[in-house]
Amino acid sequence: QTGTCPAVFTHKKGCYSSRPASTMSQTIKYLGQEEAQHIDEELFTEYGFSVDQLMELAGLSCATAITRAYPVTSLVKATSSLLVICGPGNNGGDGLVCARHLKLFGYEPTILYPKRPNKPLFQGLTTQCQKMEIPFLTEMPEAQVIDEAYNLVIDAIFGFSFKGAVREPFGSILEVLKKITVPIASIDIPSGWDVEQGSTDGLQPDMLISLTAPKKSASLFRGRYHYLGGRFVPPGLERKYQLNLPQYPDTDCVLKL
Ligand SMILES: NC(=O)C1=CN([C@@H]2O[C@H](COP(=O)(O)OP(=O)(O)OC[C@H]3O[C@@H](n4cnc5c(N)ncnc54)[C@H](OP(=O)(O)O)[C@@H]3O)[C@@H](O)[C@H]2O)[C@@H](O)CC1
Ligand SMILES: [K+]
Repeated sequence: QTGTCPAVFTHKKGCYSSRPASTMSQTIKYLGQEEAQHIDEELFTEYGFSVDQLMELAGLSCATAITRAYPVTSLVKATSSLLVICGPGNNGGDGLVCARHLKLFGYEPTILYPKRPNKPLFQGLTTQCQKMEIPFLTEMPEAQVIDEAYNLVIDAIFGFSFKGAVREPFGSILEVLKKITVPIASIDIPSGWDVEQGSTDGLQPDMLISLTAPKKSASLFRGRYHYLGGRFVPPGLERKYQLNLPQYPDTDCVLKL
């Protein structure tokens, strides 16, 4: 079962309806956890994509959206420092890609990657970040240190496959993140939130970048910036799941919701 959200968009150009564009609107679908996983699986099995391809586009979308919301010139600290925290799955992979692009966009990211999967994809992404001269931390700093050292924290810990009670070391990391005052930008889901139900005492990120389509918990997001990224959905998949995606402007890979 899936839901819809209050966000309303003008229908895409070239629509079959004869109604004027101003009266044509539809709501973007907010996905349940299983539906998000099915879409992900179909992109690889039916539509011929590879994980690293979509991860590159997802991570690039995140870096682009972050650059829109927090331009280098708007940062308050002396350096354009960012802390990117990566989890053990593909959400963490998006974080590594995002960090690499942010470095190319003029930021100074630092990565915390405490649980690294033993797979060539993640090893390659880690090497790429190291070769981009992005430092890796060996442990999670205290909240006060983060507030002093970084302009923004990028949360790439858990995405749509998160389930159950948070296991270590991520429980302690999330506890620190709840105490910081610098803004948090969450990739796909605020980490620790139930994918559908959200969380009453969890992270309250300032930014959320929903990939492919927002997940149900995104309707509870109260931060300033909600972006959609991951402009790679083939029309057949969009139709099958009735995603009702808004039209991305021009060649942009992100859209502010
Ligand atoms: N199609 C798309 O839209 C695309 C999606 N993409 C991205 O992929 C993301 C989904 O990635 P995903 O499926 O790898 O899972 P993800 O959410 O990163 O986490 C799984 C890891 O977390 C762990 N874990 C779980 N629960 C836990 C707990 N309670 N406490 C502690 N650990 C827990 C779990 O560990 P395990 O169960 O193996 O011990 C596993 O290692 C998606 O959100 C988006 O960002 C793009 O890259 C490409 C296109
Ligand atoms: K996340």
